[in-house]
Amino acid sequence: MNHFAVRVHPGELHFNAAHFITFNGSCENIHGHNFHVQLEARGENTADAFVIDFVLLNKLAAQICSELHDGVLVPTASDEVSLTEREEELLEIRSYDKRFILSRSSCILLPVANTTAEMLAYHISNRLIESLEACQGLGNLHSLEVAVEEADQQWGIYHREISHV
Ligand SMILES: Nc1nc2c(c(=O)[nH]1)N=C([C@H](O)[C@H](O)COP(=O)(O)OP(=O)(O)OP(=O)(O)O)CN2
Repeated sequence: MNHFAVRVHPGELHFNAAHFITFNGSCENIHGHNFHVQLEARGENTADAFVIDFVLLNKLAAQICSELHDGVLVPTASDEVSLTEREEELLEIRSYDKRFILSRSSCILLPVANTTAEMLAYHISNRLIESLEACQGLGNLHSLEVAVEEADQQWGIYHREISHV
């Protein structure tokens, strides 16, 4: 199928956050990254001869990045991570040999199974689809790809086909 695309990767599409991931039957220590985000939207051109307004796409994505900025990214859909609310607004996080007790306000709870770069891309994609739907910006799009760079040139990517039924 022939289609047009836009790709955006401006400086403001980033967030600084801490996380830990589970893999190979263990849990990492909490550590931080400066995450960067790149987006690609494919679809038909609108009457304005663009797939989607760069300015709108950047604005919506920057808002989502701000939701992920300056906190500890905590997965709420993991079988390997248990979360318990404690007194004084504390959250206890247990996974394998690790136990972290953090102030609840420092935690950014995400409905994902692991906070890998891939799953952060998936989460951002879901949030962006919601935002685009809310401003009728989805109608002509065929697909959306979100890429999250965790460390230098290490990207996790989620590609979503958009169905219009
Ligand atoms: N496919 C993926 N692989 C890995 C991911 C991921 O999200 N997707 N994440 C990690 C870890 O979170 C790790 O922290 C990656 O960061 P990096 O700095 O590259 O890790 P290192 O320990 O190698 O580097 P240091 O400089 O020693 O911290 C692993 N894999």
